[in-house]
Amino acid sequence: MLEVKKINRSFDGRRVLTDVSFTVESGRLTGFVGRNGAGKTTTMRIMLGVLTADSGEVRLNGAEITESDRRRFGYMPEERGLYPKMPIGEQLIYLARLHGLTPAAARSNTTDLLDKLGLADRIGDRVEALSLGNQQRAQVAAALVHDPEALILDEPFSGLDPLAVEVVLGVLAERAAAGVPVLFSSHQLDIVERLCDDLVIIADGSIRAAGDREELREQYAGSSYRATFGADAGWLRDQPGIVVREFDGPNALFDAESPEAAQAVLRNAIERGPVFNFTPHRPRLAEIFKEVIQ
Ligand SMILES: Nc1ncnc2c1ncn2[C@@H]1O[C@H](COP(=O)(O)OP(=O)(O)OP(=O)(O)O)[C@@H](O)[C@H]1O
Repeated sequence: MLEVKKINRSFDGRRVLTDVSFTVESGRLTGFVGRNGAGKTTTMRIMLGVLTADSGEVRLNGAEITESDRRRFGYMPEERGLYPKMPIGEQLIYLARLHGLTPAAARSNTTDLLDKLGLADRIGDRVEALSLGNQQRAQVAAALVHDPEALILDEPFSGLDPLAVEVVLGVLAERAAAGVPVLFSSHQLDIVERLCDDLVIIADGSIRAAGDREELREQYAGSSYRATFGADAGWLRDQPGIVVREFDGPNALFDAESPEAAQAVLRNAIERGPVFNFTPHRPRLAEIFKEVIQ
């Protein structure tokens, strides 16, 4: 488990991280989301030791993290770092050897990963000869080739087509299932929502929400309901204690000022005809995101 505890960081007197704290659990995929400039990359760099914090600490499995711990991390930096002119296979083997793997292990990890990432037949190609999406897959391979004990990936899904997203996700999920803590940043909220076990939302350098995805959805559920009736639900607009948020014939999404007001809607609806659906609405990540970053 990786813990970020009360990290503060300023650049030239301007505070960009304020008391940033969150946890990346072992064996779970944690998505890190926030608008441009919110502080994701700075936080990740501090976790990696590429940048120092002004105060606060990063802990691994309960102890303050050391340089040798960090050498066993896998990192995919924002500024991608492969050598354009070097063949991809050679480069991955080199990186694995730098991390202390034997030549045989370095070779077998390389071929295994390129195979899983759909790049097996490109092993001898130079990085610059790959399409951008394939370069991105190669970057993911570079972060994983030395069997890291923790993974920190800055935007690993940017620029990938939907099939490539699935391929990369499969590889990351496999590492998480093997017990590795995996943190990745992304602007693609739909992907994060689908893939992640846990979420961390940052805005203006402070954490606005963090934790289990479903628990967060529960927590931000508020008092909204989704309903599908047998006929047009226009009458809802005149129902006391209700604010209609979305309306489409028999379908409605509404906020109720109290549980009683919601139950009154249900009673009224049943008197009017069939009710096909009446459930508390759990917000999507995009809705939670909008709410917490304001
Ligand atoms: N080396 C630096 N010197 C000065 N300011 C910096 C430096 N690195 C980052 N910042 C500032 O810190 C803030 C946070 O930047 P950061 O790159 O961490 O955001 P981010 O959430 O990763 O954004 P994006 O989604 O655009 O990558 C920004 O205002 C940025 O301009």
